[in-house]
Amino acid sequence: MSIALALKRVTKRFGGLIATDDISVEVKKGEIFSIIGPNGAGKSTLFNCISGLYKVSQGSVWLNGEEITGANPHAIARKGLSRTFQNLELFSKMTTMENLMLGRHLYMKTNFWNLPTMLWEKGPAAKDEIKHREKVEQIIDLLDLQSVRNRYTSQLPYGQQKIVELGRALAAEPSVLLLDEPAAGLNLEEKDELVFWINDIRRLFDITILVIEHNMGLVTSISDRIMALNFGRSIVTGKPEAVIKHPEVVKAYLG
Ligand SMILES: Nc1ncnc2c1ncn2[C@@H]1O[C@H](COP(=O)(O)OP(=O)(O)OP(=O)(O)O)[C@@H](O)[C@H]1O
Repeated sequence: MSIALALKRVTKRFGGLIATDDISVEVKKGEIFSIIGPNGAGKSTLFNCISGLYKVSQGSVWLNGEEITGANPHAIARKGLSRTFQNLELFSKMTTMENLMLGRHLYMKTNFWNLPTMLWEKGPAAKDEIKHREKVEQIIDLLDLQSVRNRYTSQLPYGQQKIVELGRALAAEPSVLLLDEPAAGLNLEEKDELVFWINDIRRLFDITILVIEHNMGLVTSISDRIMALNFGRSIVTGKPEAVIKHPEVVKAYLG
């Protein structure tokens, strides 16, 4: 069994506040692993510690067996970690296609901003771009974004914007994908679609997925395992049925 992501005694303090407190966990390759907990429990902080946006105060983070503690977000992304954000982080004045191409920038030899001109050249830069476009086309097909490929993302319904953000994260061909509240703001139909995409992504790609999510129905239907946090501490980690029945989890949510 190989481990895609390991947290070893990760603690993050903000002044006197302990946002995540001594968290250890090993997420297996190919697993869908969710993190639940009430507002302020430390879920996003943990994602930020993994992706390098925050430096951990104590402990270490390991990606595919390599320590990434203290590395910057760009370096961690290049090692195979990709994420979406709680609040959409799309470029609204760009089209779906352009936003997805941004997901490829890690691999590009040329500067993204030069890309439009590359189309008219016959050199290696143009070939490079064709390769990246092919990858993006696969994602457009997979996530059913054909009809909106040339639309500005700001003109799309919120649910579709979330799917574009998911596509951009996938375009980077991550080995580990972090999804921060992917279902927030989605209607019932869009939530069902999201479950479908997440299962499809897992089936088609060799990928490990971590999800922060408040929607219990969604979490229990997609997750192999769940970790519940409260006040920065891990209460329990295990199979969905066991975690949602755990007395401290029930208390944390009802309280
Ligand atoms: N940059 C920061 N500076 C100071 N305090 C922070 C910072 N980021 C998070 N915190 C604090 O850390 C604690 C955990 O916050 P975090 O956002 O990780 O919780 P969460 O479980 O993701 O909550 P939510 O479900 O509301 O998104 C909170 O008390 C929050 O105010």
